[in-house]
Amino acid sequence: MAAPFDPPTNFETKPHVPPWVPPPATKEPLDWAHLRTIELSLLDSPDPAVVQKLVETAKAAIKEDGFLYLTDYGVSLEQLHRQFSIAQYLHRNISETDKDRLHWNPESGIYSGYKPGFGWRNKNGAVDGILHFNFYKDDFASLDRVPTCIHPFMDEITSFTTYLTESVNRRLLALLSRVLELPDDYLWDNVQSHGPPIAEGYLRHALYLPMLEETKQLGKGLRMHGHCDFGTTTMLFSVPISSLQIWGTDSKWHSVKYNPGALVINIGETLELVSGGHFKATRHRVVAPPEDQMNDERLSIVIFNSSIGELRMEPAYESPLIQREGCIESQGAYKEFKLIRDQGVPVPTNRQWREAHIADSTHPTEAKQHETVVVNGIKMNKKNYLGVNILLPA
Ligand SMILES: O=C(O)CCC(=O)C(=O)O
Ligand SMILES: [Fe+2]
Repeated sequence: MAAPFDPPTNFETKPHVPPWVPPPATKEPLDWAHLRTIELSLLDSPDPAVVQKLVETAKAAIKEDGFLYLTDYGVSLEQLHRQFSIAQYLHRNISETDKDRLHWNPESGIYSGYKPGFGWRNKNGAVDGILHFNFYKDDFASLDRVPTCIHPFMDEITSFTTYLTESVNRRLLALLSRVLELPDDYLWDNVQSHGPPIAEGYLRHALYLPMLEETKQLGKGLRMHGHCDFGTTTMLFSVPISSLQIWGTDSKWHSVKYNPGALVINIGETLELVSGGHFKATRHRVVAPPEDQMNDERLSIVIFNSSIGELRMEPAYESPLIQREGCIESQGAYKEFKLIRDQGVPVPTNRQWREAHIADSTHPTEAKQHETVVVNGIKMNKKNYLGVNILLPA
């Protein structure tokens, strides 16, 4: 049985952190995505039939949706809300000096540090109202690299992140390894980068401020372009503000419903590649919330789990599933990487791949946008990183 999260509780020795109060969920009838739910504790069930059913649900979810809800993973709602309170505290209390001192530089291929609400470049662009603090392993290693106001809480942030990566993600990867009919630690040992608390990935405390009219006009209501994440798994803690949308097999955007306490898991491109296209890195985007949430702040905590940077991803040919059914070449990064491989050209390493994405990220408010093409009546952004083509719904 996996141990539950057991964070430091020395609150009385620390500054008071006002509790985060989740804003009400929307009452509007949005076009919801119907995501499957994986109750992670069931992986420890002594009944093999229960575990088998869990593997089958996971298989359907990652083949068809690329997204799933993860529940009962070992963190209580109260513990989770404490982390949201700390993230809110960070954004309310970070000093102007720290914003300058810790200013991010995405052109370096790493998001580490403070993102002010002005676009996705080092130099400020138009107002987008999206604030981040991104914690990479070096930021966890040195107090100098995080805002002074959260120094007293780094023990809690670190233990939370470590639990999510070393316990929750490891168990999730065990489940996904089973879908590939491989040993439990296959993806953990061979693909996932290691080292607590965050390995080669990062933790994000994000605050989306209500959108200004000017931002809405410039970005046509989009807050983040349609994209796939490049890592292994992304762990988005479900939030009440309904801005996240995923691209369905019906070629339409569907909103992800608030599921208090659940993790919204999304499969990154590395897992699409290693699974020979059996797992789907699903396109998703962030849009203006519905009318009844237009004036609310959207606080979000995300853990981006990352693959081993030096690896050039190949399908796991030893997987009985891949041996039996072959690879699935219909779409996405898997298909594009295969085209490169077939020409005898080495595919990018995981580090090259992720750094190229980050260095080139743009916000919908920016004047410089990617080339767009229309495919089957659908407008797509077209990019090319390191010789690999990418086509994503805009
Ligand atoms: O804020 C969200 O819900 C999603 C963010 C996201 O997709 C990303 O940063 O990759
Ligand atoms: Fe994403």
